[in-house]
Amino acid sequence: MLLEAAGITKIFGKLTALDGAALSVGANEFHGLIGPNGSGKSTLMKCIAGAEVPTQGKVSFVNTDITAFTPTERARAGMSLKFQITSVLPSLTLYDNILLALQAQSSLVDLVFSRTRAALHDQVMTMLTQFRLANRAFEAAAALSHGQQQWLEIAMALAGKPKLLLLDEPTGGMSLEERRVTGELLQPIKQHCSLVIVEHDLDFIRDICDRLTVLDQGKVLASGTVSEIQANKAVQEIYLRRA
Ligand SMILES: Nc1ncnc2c1ncn2[C@@H]1O[C@H](COP(=O)(O)OP(=O)(O)OP(=O)(O)O)[C@@H](O)[C@H]1O
Repeated sequence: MLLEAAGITKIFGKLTALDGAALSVGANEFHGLIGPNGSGKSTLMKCIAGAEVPTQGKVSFVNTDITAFTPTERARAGMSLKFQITSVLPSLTLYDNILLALQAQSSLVDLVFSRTRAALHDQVMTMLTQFRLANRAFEAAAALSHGQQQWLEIAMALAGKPKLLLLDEPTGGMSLEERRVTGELLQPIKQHCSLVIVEHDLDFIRDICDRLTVLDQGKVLASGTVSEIQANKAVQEIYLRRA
C-alpha cells in the first residue's frame, strides 16, 4: 500500500470527529472519500496531510510511519495537498505561477544554470498544455474562470511530482461542463500518482474513482470498489436517510 491510515481517532473537546477510521490507498489508485456532512472526511484528509494531528492512530506512507511528520516533511516524502504547499498568485501570469511551483522543488544551485531554466520552461509549457491552459500562459491568473483557477492549482500541486495528491472538494462551485473536464484532466495523472479525493458530487466521484471509502459519524461504514459500494445496503441507507 502507498498510504495506510489505521485506527485514526480525532477528538475536538467533547466531539469525536473520527473514531478509529482507516484508509488504504494503493499505487496508481484514485480513492474517493464520501459520507454525510460532518462524518469526518475533511478531518481524515487533514490527518493524512499533517494539518491535524490524530489523537490516536497511525499514518504510513511508502512504508514509513509519518504520523509525526510535519506537512513539509510529508510533501518531501511525495504527498501533495492542493492549497497547502502552493496557491495561485492572482496578479502573476499562469506561466509564472507554474514556474514558481516548479522552482520551489529545485535547489538554488540548479536554478542558476541556464540549462535548468530551459528545462523548466519546457516543463511549465507541458503542464499548462496538460491542463488546457497553454493559450492563456501569459495572462494574469486573476483573469481565469473559477474552474480554470482550480485546474491551475491542481497543476501547481503536481509540480513536485508527488506520489499522492489530496484534493478536498475540487469541483465545488464548478459548472457541469467544468466538472466533466476536471475528470478528464485528472485521469492521465493516474500513470504516476494516486489520488485521495473528498467530493459531494457522487456522480463525479463514481466516474473517476477506483475505490471508495464511506465515513459515517467518524467511522468507516464501508470500503471497496465503486460497484461494491453502490451495492452496499448500509451505504444506500445513510444516503436515503439524508435525502
Ligand atoms: N477544528 C475543529 N474544531 C472543532 N470541531 C471540528 C473541527 N474540525 C471539524 N470539527 C467537527 O468534526 C466533525 C467532522 O467534521 P469534518 O469537517 O471532518 O466533516 P466532513 O465529513 O468533512 O463534513 P462536510 O461534508 O460538511 O465538509 C464535525 O462535527 C465538525 O464540526
